[in-house]
Amino acid sequence: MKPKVQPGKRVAVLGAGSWGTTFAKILTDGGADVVLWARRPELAREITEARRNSDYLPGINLPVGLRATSRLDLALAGAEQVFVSVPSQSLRENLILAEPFLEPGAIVVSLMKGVERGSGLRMSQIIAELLPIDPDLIAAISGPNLALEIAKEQPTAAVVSSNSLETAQAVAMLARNRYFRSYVNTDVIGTEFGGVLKNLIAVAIGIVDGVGYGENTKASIITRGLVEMTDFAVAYGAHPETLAGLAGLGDLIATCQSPLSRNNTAGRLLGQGYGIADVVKQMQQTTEGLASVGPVLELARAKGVDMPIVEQVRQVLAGTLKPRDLAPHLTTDSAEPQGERTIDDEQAHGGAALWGSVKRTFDQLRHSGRRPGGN
Ligand SMILES: NC(=O)c1ccc[n+]([C@@H]2O[C@H](COP(=O)([O-])OP(=O)(O)OC[C@H]3O[C@@H](n4cnc5c(N)ncnc54)[C@H](O)[C@@H]3O)[C@@H](O)[C@H]2O)c1
Ligand SMILES: O=P(O)(O)OC[C@H](O)CO
Repeated sequence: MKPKVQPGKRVAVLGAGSWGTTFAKILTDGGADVVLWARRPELAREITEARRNSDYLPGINLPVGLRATSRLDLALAGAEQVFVSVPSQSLRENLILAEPFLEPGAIVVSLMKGVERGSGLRMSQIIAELLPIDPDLIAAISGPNLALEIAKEQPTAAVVSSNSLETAQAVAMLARNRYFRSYVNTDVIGTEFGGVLKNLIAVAIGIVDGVGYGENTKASIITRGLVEMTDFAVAYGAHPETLAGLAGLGDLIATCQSPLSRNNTAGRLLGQGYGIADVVKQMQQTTEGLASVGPVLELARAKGVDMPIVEQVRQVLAGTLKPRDLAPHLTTDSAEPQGERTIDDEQAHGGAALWGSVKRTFDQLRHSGRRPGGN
């Protein structure tokens, strides 16, 4: 007699682009019973019948057992966990459509790496605002996760974050298989901002790469970019260690190094002299960094955080800074020598956020009217 196969936990993935489809594969390969929601019925058919998503994951065979539908009610019926992977700027409208079909007690997980224009909200904040669910049932996943590499089953790690460790663990138990491992943390702010901010630094790296600058310039931007990311996230309550982890440094390395990254690619086109309108036209897929620059700089200003690299990305996008002038601020800013770190080891272990804000206030007073390190 054949052993009885236990049916996996029923989960839904909303959004059948490159990351939603890849994540549906991760979960299916981990044993879950997955239904993937695609907006277009023809894409849902291709995924279910041909086991392909040829537009987003060319050459990838999707696992047997993964089903797709263009009906949200069918995707969400019975789903204990719901993973959302639509472009950040469309999350609000999609949650409004999904809300009537959500199972009571379902965990909702953001796979996205953006902030909403206008509100500046992180994705988990929009989920909390729109859905009538216990905030402890909300999670976010981030890390060095270039979809196509994972779809090819190359070993990769990510971090699942939730205010509730129990929720993070429940999600991590499903989001794991022979090629994918999920760690957990409870620093949702740091985990989500890590994913948002590394996109902006990856655009900067793309720009200097397109200009033709070499490894020193890129390493300098990556390292100073990580300082900007950490200062920003800590000012909003993140733990600095999160930014040194998979969702910060890990993702920064992957995104800044890889030609698969859309943010990096968009930057490279800008660096090669294309205008923003042409770049947007050429990018077939979601490029979150281009939409996040404005809201991130507004959030930075609100906390008095200085982000010279992100500010220069904004200027290149606006056409007010030549791409080749992006990096020289590293050599020309501020006559006085600046400390390399904004938080030292002692401060990082206790009171880091407080120290960060004291230091920023002090810097603002010291430079009274002139933004420290600004142009
Ligand atoms: N691709 C990756 O490697 C990767 C990895 C980690 C995280 N992410 C994040 O995942 C999110 C989704 O990115 P992606 O790479 O899957 O993008 P994508 O461009 O590959 O796919 C986006 C999907 O959303 C659909 N879509 C577009 N507008 C929509 C709308 N208004 N409503 C519903 N669906 C809409 C598209 O048809 C497509 O199926 C982004 O926040 C991205 O930063 C991507
Ligand atoms: O292609 P990108 O630039 O959106 O990056 C994809 C993932 O976020 C990498 O972790």
